[in-house]
Amino acid sequence: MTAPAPASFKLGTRGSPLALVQARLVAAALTAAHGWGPEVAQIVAITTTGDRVQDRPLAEIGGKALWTKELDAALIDGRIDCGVHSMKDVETQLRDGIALLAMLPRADVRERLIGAESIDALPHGARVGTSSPRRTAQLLSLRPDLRTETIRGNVATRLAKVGSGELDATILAAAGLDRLGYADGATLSIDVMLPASAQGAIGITAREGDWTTAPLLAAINDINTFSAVSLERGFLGGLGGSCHSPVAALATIAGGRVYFRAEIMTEDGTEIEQGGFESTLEDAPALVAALAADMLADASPALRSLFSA
Ligand SMILES: NCc1[nH]cc(CCC(=O)O)c1CC(=O)O
Repeated sequence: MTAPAPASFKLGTRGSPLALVQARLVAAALTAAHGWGPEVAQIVAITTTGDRVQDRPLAEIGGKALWTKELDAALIDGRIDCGVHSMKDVETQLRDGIALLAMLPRADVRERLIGAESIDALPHGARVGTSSPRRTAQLLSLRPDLRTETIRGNVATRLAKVGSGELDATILAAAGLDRLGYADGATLSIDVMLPASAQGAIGITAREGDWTTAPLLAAINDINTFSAVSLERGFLGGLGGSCHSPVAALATIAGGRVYFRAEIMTEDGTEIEQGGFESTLEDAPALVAALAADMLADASPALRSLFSA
């Protein structure tokens, strides 16, 4: 509050409806925290590779930083002051020169099923659209009769395919549906479907060493979200897998303790390795690394091979 308000503060984001809503949440948080006028926080929409290439599954496009590369470049060039991201889509290893500085309080971490009241209630052989290897594996482990189909596109496009009957059901993150104002669907307990690491968290990046921006972002950081998501990302890093590998991980922090659960699985759902622990915050990073190593050691060679770079 003591620093004078900048004339403008540019928030870079993808241009999808969900990304824009999330960027507005960050803009509102910054504006409130620093007492800025309504003209200061400005949203700059930037198209990423992941947005441009809609006709192929993500895993096939390959390459790194599908959702972040263009935003990182805009940061480095000084076209934007910070980048707003769904943490779920941010690589474990950030590009040089980019720092992750803050996260908003996490939303609902759970998955939501659209098209049926529960996974058990889906008709035999139902067609379920998802482009996530994790969701595919988890669904098939519960219901091997289901037919999973790859779908791409934004949340509205995916919902429309269920609405039109092209698909019987789909699974999306409750966080995204809630932020976009979609009330339909059955929220799945984390015991039925453990979410992706970092699901429901919005993160904010900036140029490393930008000491003007860092304190502005620190003021809106939710420390428990940052710690939990960092642990989940640490688990991914410990596995050595890409964000396209079938992994679920969730850290919950309550009363100064960490409750951590994770799964790694083959995409056909025939093998799911589960693990977890409860610890102090201080012990958690080392336990996360040990858990990743233990789960890989217990996995079959086929499952383990999904995580060797
Ligand atoms: N992979 C796309 C993506 N990235 C973040 C979200 C939802 C919002 C969130 O998890 O914070 C979604 C859509 C979905 O999985 O339903």
